[in-house]
Amino acid sequence: MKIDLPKGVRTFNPKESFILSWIEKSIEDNFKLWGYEKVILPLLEYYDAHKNVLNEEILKNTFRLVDRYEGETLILRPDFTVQIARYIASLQEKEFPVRLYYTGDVFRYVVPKGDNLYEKKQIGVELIGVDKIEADAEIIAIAISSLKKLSIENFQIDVNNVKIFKAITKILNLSQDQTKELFLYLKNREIYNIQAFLKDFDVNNKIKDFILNLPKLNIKADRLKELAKEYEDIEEISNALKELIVIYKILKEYQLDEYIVFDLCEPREFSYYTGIVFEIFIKDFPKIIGYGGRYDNLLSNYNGNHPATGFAFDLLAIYDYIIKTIEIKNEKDFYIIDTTEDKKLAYNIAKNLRTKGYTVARDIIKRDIDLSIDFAFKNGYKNVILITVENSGKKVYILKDKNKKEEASLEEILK
Ligand SMILES: N[C@@H](Cc1c[nH]c[nH+]1)C(=O)O
Repeated sequence: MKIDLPKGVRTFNPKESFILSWIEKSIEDNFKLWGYEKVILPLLEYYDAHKNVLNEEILKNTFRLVDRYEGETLILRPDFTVQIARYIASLQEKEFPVRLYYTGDVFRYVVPKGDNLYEKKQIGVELIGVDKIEADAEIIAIAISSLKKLSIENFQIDVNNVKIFKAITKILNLSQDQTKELFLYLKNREIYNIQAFLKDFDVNNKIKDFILNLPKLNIKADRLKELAKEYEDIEEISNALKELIVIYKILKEYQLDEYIVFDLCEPREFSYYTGIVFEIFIKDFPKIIGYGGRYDNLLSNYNGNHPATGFAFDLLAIYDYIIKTIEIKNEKDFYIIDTTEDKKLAYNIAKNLRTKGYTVARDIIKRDIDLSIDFAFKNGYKNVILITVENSGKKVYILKDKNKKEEASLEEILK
């Protein structure tokens, strides 16, 4: 019998789960502070509902199964954003703006190697019904404040606008295949390939220069302003740059501008994005910890036409960073070892302490007292309450470490 797990999934032991839940809860609490409400969405959806919306690559890698009763193909949720879009579109009554958050797993086939898992844990927000850039800024501000709540400070948000790439495909009049090709060159910053690609296009050098320079454009706001001026005559590009300037101004009002860098070459994986997009990095940490952006046309695929923006954190990426940098202790309060016949006193003390909000567990196992005491401290209990019989009466001791046993009265303990 196999008792191991398939590749691509992972168990978190109690200590790991404690840390993961702690991260999740801190972020969740912050989302609530911004007025976002939780939605719990199902893991299964119809394949048909999403097949025209998801990119080919993502669709190809969805986990599929056949519903025994309806015969329909179902998918394990590959993305929260499309699910939220379907959900909002399906509502009879809606009042905007809608502010929602979610936390859970998304499933996609990947090559299951190392920490590349089939099951990705995400926690994110979506703001539906507002097309203003202020909404995009709010999303970024929520991401930043969430990281600060986790005491993570050394992060950077790379902001881009997909309208820039869209403008380029339009100006160069690219076919679908050519669009994909250029997208990959830009994503991988392959300057020589971009150069070779552009050679045969009959467009002016100014445009070619702009495209060729994209991989190098990891810039602050001042340079962005210069660029918008330089490219004023190419309306679509300069408008896209101006949107970035607006979001920067708003984030400056939030006093969060120090975290913002513009990377005009950073495309996002999903094709539903229509405007400002971003990715979140921690300095000297190899994983992207969050991503998001505006997707104004996504809801129209599900019969609702509403602008929207949002983002999600990759919880496991944050987890990996936190376990390397911050010590989080899973401490518990009391461990009761009762060697007497009836356990009435132990139950009573435990009940009392629990009403006061303390964690209390009882030893239950029959073993040497010293072994029980060792077990308690090794497992994160801060106090041991030991109940014994002496001279045919019960005696209560409290231990704050394994060599310091002090007699205690009930009143003292319950205080
Ligand atoms: N669903 C996107 C992130 C996102 C949320 N909202 C907008 N974008 C992803 O997984 O990459």
